[in-house]
Amino acid sequence: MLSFFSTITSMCANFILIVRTSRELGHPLFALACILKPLYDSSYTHILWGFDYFYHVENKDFIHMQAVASLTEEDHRSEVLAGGLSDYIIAEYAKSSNRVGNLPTARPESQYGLPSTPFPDILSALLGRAPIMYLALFAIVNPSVFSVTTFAILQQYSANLQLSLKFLLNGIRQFRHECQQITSLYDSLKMPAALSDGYLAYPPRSGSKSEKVQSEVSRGMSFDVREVCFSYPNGTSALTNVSLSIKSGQLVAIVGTNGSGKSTLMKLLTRMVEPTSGTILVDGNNMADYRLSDFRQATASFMQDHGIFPLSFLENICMGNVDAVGCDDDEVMDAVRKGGAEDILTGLAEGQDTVLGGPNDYRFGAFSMNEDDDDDDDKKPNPLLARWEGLPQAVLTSGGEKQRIIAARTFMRFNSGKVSFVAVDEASSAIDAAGEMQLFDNLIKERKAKTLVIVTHRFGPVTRQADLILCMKDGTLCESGRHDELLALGGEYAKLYTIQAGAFTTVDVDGDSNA
Ligand SMILES: Nc1ncnc2c1ncn2[C@@H]1O[C@H](COP(=O)(O)OP(=O)(O)OP(=O)(O)O)[C@@H](O)[C@H]1O
Repeated sequence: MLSFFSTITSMCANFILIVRTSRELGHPLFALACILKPLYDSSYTHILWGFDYFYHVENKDFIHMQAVASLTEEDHRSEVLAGGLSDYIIAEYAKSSNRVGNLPTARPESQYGLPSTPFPDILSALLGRAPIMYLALFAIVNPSVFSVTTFAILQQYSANLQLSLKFLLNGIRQFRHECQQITSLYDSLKMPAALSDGYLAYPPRSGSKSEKVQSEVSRGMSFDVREVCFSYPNGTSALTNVSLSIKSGQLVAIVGTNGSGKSTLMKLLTRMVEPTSGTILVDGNNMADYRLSDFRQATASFMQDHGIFPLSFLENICMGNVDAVGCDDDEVMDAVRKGGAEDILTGLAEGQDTVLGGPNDYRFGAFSMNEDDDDDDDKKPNPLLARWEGLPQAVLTSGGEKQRIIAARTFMRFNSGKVSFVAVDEASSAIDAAGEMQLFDNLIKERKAKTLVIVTHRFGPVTRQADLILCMKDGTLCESGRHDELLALGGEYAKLYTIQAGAFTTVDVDGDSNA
């Protein structure tokens, strides 16, 4: 900032001196000659402005590099953290970047501004000499007016002015860039503080626990939630004094009305956030004492905010278990089948190598749809439009297809053999009823040696089979137990169940109701 302002001061001083001297000499145009070069240099890099144009990127390594980089953005943050994918992302970025090599990767607009012939550079150099040429010319014509000293002083001033004007124009660009960076830095400061890492290995090494505890752990993760409260950074209190216990290998359903705290409870169980107060024990130890990377490896989460990565279908599935990338096709196909994504794969033009969501992200068009015809008022379509529309189309997925692919990714994660806790939060809401039932069936079948916790709004096979139902209301755990027990209790669960069951009750012409 200081150098920015000192450049402005020095530029103004030089400019005033040059204007005054050139007016005294009767040559005001000299001042103009001094600023020609910086003005020309700063303008020719933007010559694309005002033209109709579009660009698209075809280099697969570049697209992959950008796609991998985009996984660090907010949209994918929770899944990348939950899946412990950071190391894989860094390694993949380095690989793609090496393959891209020295190819220029700046935005096409700025690359277009780079001169393809030496003439702009020659013109720039000539304009740089304009002040001295101007002086030389008039010194020859009027030798009495120009002393050698005047000549040397003016040459020095003009060089200084050109230099400071160039710094100033670059500085303005840099200043705008830094302002943007500062804004994003402040945005990132609003993010919740990072979780502290623990020191205990998960699962605990054999010999470190009693035999009974060891055998419990091998059946799945257990949780003991003790008087946990949680408030979001904006002050919203989402959970108040929640205490519950989930045993190893249990199938648990979390139910409740919107905003009752189900997802927040799931975020706590998957350690995406820390309790504001209270403790959560996992297999008898404070959850925060486990090494985060171990805990993440032992957890498979399938959440409503998870999305499709802008990568190939295959990589989208393999992100569930990055160690399997490029390994066993059968494993991938098995996960695809269990997630119900086979039909999606069959429909993809390039099979499992089809990039999902791309390549639309790597193209940009700046042209009007119509061209003005000067002869009459008719407008004809811009010829660029047909070429733009002829580019390969992005492979988009519907909400249900997206969830099936993410489900397949979750099943792929099971293949790591390290998962002992599966967290599913309303992640199948867009899948049709038969598909959802099949998916839950597959999850329940695959839950051997895993604790499976499912947040659901639909009362059905999951709630009937659940070993434990946690019914949430207004941020508290209002009831817990099995389906029959809770129905018999006649409280919140029974009320929600009856409302949903009522939707499937028909009233016949005699007024009898039949489920
Ligand atoms: N990121 C957030 N920032 C602030 N408040 C939040 C945030 N997420 C949730 N809340 C608030 O916390 C409370 C509990 O939300 P939560 O998402 O846990 O409920 P839920 O039972 O999962 O709801 P739904 O059934 O609609 O998914 C709500 O009042 C909600 O508005």
